[in-house]
Amino acid sequence: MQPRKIILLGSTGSIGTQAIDVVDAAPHLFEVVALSAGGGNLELIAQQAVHTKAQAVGIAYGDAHELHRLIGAAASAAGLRNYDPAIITGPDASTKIAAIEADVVLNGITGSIGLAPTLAALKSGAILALANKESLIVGGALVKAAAAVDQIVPVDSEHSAIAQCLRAGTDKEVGKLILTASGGPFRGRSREQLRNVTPAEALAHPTWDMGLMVTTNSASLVNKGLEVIEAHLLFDVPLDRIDVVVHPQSVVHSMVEFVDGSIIAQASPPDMRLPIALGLGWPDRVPGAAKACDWTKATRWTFEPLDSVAFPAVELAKDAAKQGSTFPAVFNAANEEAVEAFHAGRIRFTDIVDTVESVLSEHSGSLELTVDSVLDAERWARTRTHDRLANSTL
Ligand SMILES: NC(=O)C1=CN([C@@H]2O[C@H](COP(=O)(O)OP(=O)(O)OC[C@H]3O[C@@H](n4cnc5c(N)ncnc54)[C@H](OP(=O)(O)O)[C@@H]3O)[C@@H](O)[C@H]2O)C=CC1
Ligand SMILES: CC(=O)[C@@H](O)[C@H](O)COP(=O)(O)O
Ligand SMILES: [Mn+2]
Repeated sequence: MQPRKIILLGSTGSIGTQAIDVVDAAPHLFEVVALSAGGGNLELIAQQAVHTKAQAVGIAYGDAHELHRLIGAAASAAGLRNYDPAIITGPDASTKIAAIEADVVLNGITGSIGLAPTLAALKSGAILALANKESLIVGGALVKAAAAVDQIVPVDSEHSAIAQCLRAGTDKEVGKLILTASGGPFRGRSREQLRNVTPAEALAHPTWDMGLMVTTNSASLVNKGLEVIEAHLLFDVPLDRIDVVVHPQSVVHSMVEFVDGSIIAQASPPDMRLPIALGLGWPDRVPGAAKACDWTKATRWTFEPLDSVAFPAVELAKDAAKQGSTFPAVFNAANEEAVEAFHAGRIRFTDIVDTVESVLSEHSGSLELTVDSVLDAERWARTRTHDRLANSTL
């Protein structure tokens, strides 16, 4: 069998670099045909291009001549002659790369900027291995309408877990989805104790090594709010049948409760290479993708309810999803802006979710959900968030 042709969007990030590890470990299964990234690390994308021998490389910003030079230098250092991939630059580089013929497009871009590449990948007919949850959340029904049955395979660990659990039952048997949350670095703290936490503390995730945005969102529990909406859209389960439970060890990645009270959980040590490999190989598992639990050592898995007073983000996300339309896009865009302001030292940690709540309360939604109405709502939410935060003092 020929290896599957893979496109990696966001190749230089946490998901992207781990995807290259997965491909390296199974070259008989996967072959990278194209890569893209923002352009913040040209050296790395040049090395990745040479390493994978990708035929096309895209960057959203940054100097194409410099990338060309770096690829040439890396190719000669590797003794690779005549390697000259197509270089695509500009804000829509990832969208163009996503449209190249391939079997699987892994979207590992961070943020709702991943929406156009997600839609382009779906249009191309390739399987979309989706780590970029924001594109599904902001695009909602638009993304679902663009996808054929089973065309989207979740890579987010919780949703990969649920997809695996659902293999064991039919839709009618499903009672609830139960998403696990690590609780982040501030688990157990009161709202008052969260006021003065620092960006460095917010980035100290207890179990996962991820990019800045998703790590900060884990600390505020915004990530879990986004994941509830993501699960609702992926699995067509109503929001009131999606629960969150805090599980600090991040070994049980999520669960499905069936109508007879039976629960099926997916468990493995925290390692994204497992859901990435399953996303690239779906429906087949990739042998040796990650290490299994070690039962020779005593282990404790604990579960506790979410403190939704200290961490209101999950309820806020559910409310935004219930309002539908462009509310989830506003939730996400306001959060992206507030997270940036927090890391720039302009606002407190608790201001992130407070700001999202207040921007949402001013939003009136759009009558029709189209790509343009989503982009308009995002622009409005980003401007509104900036305006609010411009006057804030620490
Ligand atoms: N990391 C993880 O373990 C998990 C991540 N996810 C989700 O996966 C996605 C990626 O997360 P993560 O890998 O942690 O993020 P990172 O911040 O580590 O990486 C983000 C990637 O996106 C690229 N990028 C940024 N802007 C653009 C743009 N305009 N066009 C094209 N590429 C761009 C970056 O390129 P550059 O380096 O050039 O800026 C980088 O390659 C997020 O949606 C996250 O929520 C979900 C579950 C787990
Ligand atoms: C690995 C992964 O899927 C992340 O999205 C993870 O869920 C973050 O951990 P939290 O449970 O702390 O949000
Ligand atoms: Mn997740």
